[in-house]
Amino acid sequence: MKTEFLDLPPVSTARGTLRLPGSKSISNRALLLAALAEGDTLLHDLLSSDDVDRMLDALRTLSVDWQHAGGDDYRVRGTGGHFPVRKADLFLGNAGTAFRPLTAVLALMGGEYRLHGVPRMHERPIGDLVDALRQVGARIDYEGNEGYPPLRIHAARLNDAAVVRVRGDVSSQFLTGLLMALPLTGRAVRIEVEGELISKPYVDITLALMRQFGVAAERQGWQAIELPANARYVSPGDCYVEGDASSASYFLAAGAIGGGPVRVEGVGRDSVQGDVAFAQALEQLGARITMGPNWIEAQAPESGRLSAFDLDLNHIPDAAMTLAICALFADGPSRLRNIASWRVKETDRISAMATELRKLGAIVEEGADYLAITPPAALTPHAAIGTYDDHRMAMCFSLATLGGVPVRIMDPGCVAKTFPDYFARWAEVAA
Ligand SMILES: O=C(O)C1=C[C@@H](OP(=O)(O)O)[C@@H](O)[C@H](O)C1
Ligand SMILES: C=C(OP(=O)(O)O)C(=O)O
Repeated sequence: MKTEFLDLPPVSTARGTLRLPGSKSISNRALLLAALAEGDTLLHDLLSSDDVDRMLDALRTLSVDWQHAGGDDYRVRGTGGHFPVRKADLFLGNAGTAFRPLTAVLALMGGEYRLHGVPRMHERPIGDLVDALRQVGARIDYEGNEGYPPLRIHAARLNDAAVVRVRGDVSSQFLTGLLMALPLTGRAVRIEVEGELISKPYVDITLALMRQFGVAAERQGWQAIELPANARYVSPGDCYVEGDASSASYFLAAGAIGGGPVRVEGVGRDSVQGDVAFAQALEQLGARITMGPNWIEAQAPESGRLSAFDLDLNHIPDAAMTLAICALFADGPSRLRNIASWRVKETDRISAMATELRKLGAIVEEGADYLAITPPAALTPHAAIGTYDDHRMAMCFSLATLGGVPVRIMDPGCVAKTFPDYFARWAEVAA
């Protein structure tokens, strides 16, 4: 049965060291590329969570042979680009990193597939990806609303289009899906991005993982990416998953708000994840940050109080939610800008964040693509925070307890999407 709520006690300090769970973005990319590659891959430190389970389940349904190899390691037997099962029904939960790339890959696989998810997944757009795939001859139907899952993918005769255009202003996962899938055609393809690409650093994660699996795509600014002819995914043998930089944000913010130092291990200066830039954002708020190749540490500002901020956060949409909570602890009104994509994620995050911050006493102005947050003199105690089946809402609002108030988190189990033991880890650093 679902636990209905979790009462978090007030805390005044945060201090300690935490080994991060694996990156969701890297785990799901690495699993799919390992499944498409020639040769076996040993994936180390894979994230264990709902989103990754959706990808693992889907691969198993498609008869991709993978095994748990102890600890957080998994061995995947590559298929050389041909999944054995040509007819399948796949439930992908609310995992964007499973749904979008699998749509693109299966559209080129020559089989009949149905892809669906939780009700919210059926409200998250996918039309721009379907439009792009149709340019190479893919046959995809919408089962319900035009532009949204569920999808029915049919076997199709692909054409030899040399250029594919995809919109980039709703989700970067559409471009990511195309990039991962189009090498399967074996032809040179130029992907052109229409509109301003959002969440750019996630595309660099995709390109970095593709490179590890032997496919070097050439990115020309953010307008176009060229895929070479005769590309093949080849297993690197071993593939290491970094710690999750978005999950790191809650603990780094805790250090910045609650004294610190708090150190996270598993991501650092050498990370391929764009969300490590959250540490730079915290620094702009006055926090003291130190970094090694594989760790980041955060401490409160010298003054003890975070500075108010006005930041464009398009490059770190997930970690940006953590900054909305930091705004509660800042020395004046703050603004989070260029975050329109929040509206089509696990919930409408702009609206959800505004509603729940107000319960803590903040004055919040909500725009189409921004939030303006004025912190209260003191946080309102005993707020019951709705989480909207959004893991990040649940994780973010634990930080409010650093204001010395008890907070009730509704449906705390929703953190399982990316961080199942989040609250146990939280209790280790917050006192
Ligand atoms: O490609 C990825 O791994 C992701 C891309 C981002 O989505 P958008 O590109 O839709 O902003 C991010 O919010 C999501 O959690 C993970
Ligand atoms: C937006 C998110 O997930 P998804 O990969 O489902 O898009 C997220 O984890 O914040």
